[in-house]
Amino acid sequence: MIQVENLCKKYGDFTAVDNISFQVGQGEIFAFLGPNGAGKTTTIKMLTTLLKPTGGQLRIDGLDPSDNANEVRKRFGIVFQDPSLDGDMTAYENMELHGVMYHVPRKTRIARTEELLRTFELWERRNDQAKMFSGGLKRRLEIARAFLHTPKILFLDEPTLGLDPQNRNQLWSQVKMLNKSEGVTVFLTTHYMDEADRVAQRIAIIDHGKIVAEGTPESLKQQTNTTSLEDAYLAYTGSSIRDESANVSSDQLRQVAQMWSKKR
Ligand SMILES: Nc1ncnc2c1ncn2[C@@H]1O[C@H](COP(=O)(O)OP(=O)(O)OP(=O)(O)O)[C@@H](O)[C@H]1O
Repeated sequence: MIQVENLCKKYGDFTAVDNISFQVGQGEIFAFLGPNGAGKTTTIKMLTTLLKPTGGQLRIDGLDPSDNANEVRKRFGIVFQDPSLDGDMTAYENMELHGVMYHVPRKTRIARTEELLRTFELWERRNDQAKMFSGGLKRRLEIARAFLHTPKILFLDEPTLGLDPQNRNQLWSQVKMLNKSEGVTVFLTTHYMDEADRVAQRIAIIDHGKIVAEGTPESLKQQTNTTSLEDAYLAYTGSSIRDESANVSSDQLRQVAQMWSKKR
């Protein structure tokens, strides 16, 4: 369903995604893991037509996103790290708008909206404005909405960020259920290793733009002689902190230092 070969993305001189290759089969739940700044979001943006690669090959359901952006967009649903609901609209209206944008026929739209709002336990709240919802409800509504046009692939970029364990658990149960019932392929990122271990059938770990490991959760543990995915992940990526903001602030400090040294 997803084929990636020697994919690269450079921002100026900086290589954010460095010659990565992997495949995700139809109906598979695939976790793409890595430290902050490793290149996960950049990869998702290339897979979802939001960014053009600087090198390599991409196929989504056999189509190249660069040549068939609209056809590719119909085939996936996406939930980003940042909320994207219209807070002034009700849960139902948010679903409706998405259905209209994706040209879902009216009858199907109505039936599917009810089905998904019930699945995600939002039906009783359908007439409430999204801005009244808790973080967990908002996230559930975003995922329900992403399923509305019956996508073949669901991209979830850190969907459980900021949610409590109950909401995280429920969200993954619902995603797994829809993966089974609709056969949707799921491509997810998360920093919670316990979630990846429970939900994903296969995992790729990216670090500094390169894939450093790929396999089932069990095989990654075996290869690193560890008993938890978190330990396996640390064995592959090391335990040093990738603090992007620290780089930014040290750059800023350097600039301020240069400014003062010029004045003297
Ligand atoms: N528009 C941009 N211009 C320059 N550099 C960028 C741009 N977008 C991302 N980067 C850099 O590319 C690298 C990869 O970023 P990306 O957002 O893909 O990481 P990530 O793995 O999703 O991280 P996180 O877990 O923090 O979300 C980072 O070093 C980031 O600073």
